[in-house]
Amino acid sequence: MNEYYGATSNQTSGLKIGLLASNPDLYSNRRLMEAGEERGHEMIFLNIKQCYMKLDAENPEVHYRGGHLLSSLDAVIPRIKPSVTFYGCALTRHFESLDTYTLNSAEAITQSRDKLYSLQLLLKNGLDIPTTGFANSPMDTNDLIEMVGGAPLIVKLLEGAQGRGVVLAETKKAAESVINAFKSLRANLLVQEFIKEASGKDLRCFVIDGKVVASIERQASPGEFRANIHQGGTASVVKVTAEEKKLAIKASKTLGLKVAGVDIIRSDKGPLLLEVNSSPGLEGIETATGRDIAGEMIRAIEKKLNWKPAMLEAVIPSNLETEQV
Ligand SMILES: Nc1ncnc2c1ncn2[C@@H]1O[C@H](COP(=O)(O)OP(=O)(O)OP(=O)(O)O)[C@@H](O)[C@H]1O
Ligand SMILES: [Mg+2]
Ligand SMILES: [Mg+2]
Repeated sequence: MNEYYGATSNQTSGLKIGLLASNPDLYSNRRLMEAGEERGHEMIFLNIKQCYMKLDAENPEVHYRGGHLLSSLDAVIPRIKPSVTFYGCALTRHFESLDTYTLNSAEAITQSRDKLYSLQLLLKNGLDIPTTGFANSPMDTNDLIEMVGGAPLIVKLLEGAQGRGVVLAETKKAAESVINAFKSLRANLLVQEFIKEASGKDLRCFVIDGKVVASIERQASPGEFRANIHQGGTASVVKVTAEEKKLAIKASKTLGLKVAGVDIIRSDKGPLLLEVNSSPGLEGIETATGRDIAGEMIRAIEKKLNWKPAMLEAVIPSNLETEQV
């Protein structure tokens, strides 16, 4: 794997791009390394846990395992898994202080990881979500249930991921038990109206730089309501409506994310936002659509840094000429 082993000079005319992540063998990370290299960039895999930083007003630094100074990176792609949000965001912020461009800022990732805060921000900006309740005290469970229209309802752990912390309570009794059980474990949870008419389906819109580059519909496996691929959901290509596209783009903008996986559920009231992911997986969406999403992410960096491939420029016009003959 092309992990960082020491300071190298910038031998190519490509950019020097760090992939700040945890597992180099993950499909998404392999694809990003590959896509960057294909386009002539020097790709460096940076394991979040192996990076450390020097906080210094004049001379901030990021070092890598073994004492290597990470200097002159043009850009960093943060792919931060939920369990390392705190440290991963601190590192991303540090790269920003070194003037390294980060595809998704630390601030945007931090706020999108706070489910309650991001739902509040989305609502404030006029985006629709399923009716949701949140409380700290276990005293008013009944009213919380009433607030979202009674059972059946959804209970979500604020810290959950890949569908693991999402539960469907079919009856009021079940809802009370689940809410009180989670609360006795001191877990933060949301209570949400269950969108039954979605029939186990949801949409994942992949947004890069203010555009929906690909969308899939995910269908939960039989007997399951969660459409997450990790929960056995299957993905297929879908044509999303202009309204859904607008919703996805506005949600990414609201949270300040350059790259986002926006989950939308189709309800009788129209499309509703479920959540916005700052490190959306590439496997399901690339496989279903055949699109080169990793390449699109690299292109977003090139565009931001005003980088143009000198080689390609020379080749494309002559290709066009031969085609015209
Ligand atoms: N209110 C709801 N009504 C019906 N189905 C829902 C509702 N909320 C979630 N689901 C289903 O459960 C799945 C998981 O929910 P959600 O996306 O909120 O959690 P998650 O993927 O675990 O999120 P995170 O990654 O932030 O933990 C959704 O993709 C959707 O299929
Ligand atoms: Mg989700
Ligand atoms: Mg998620």
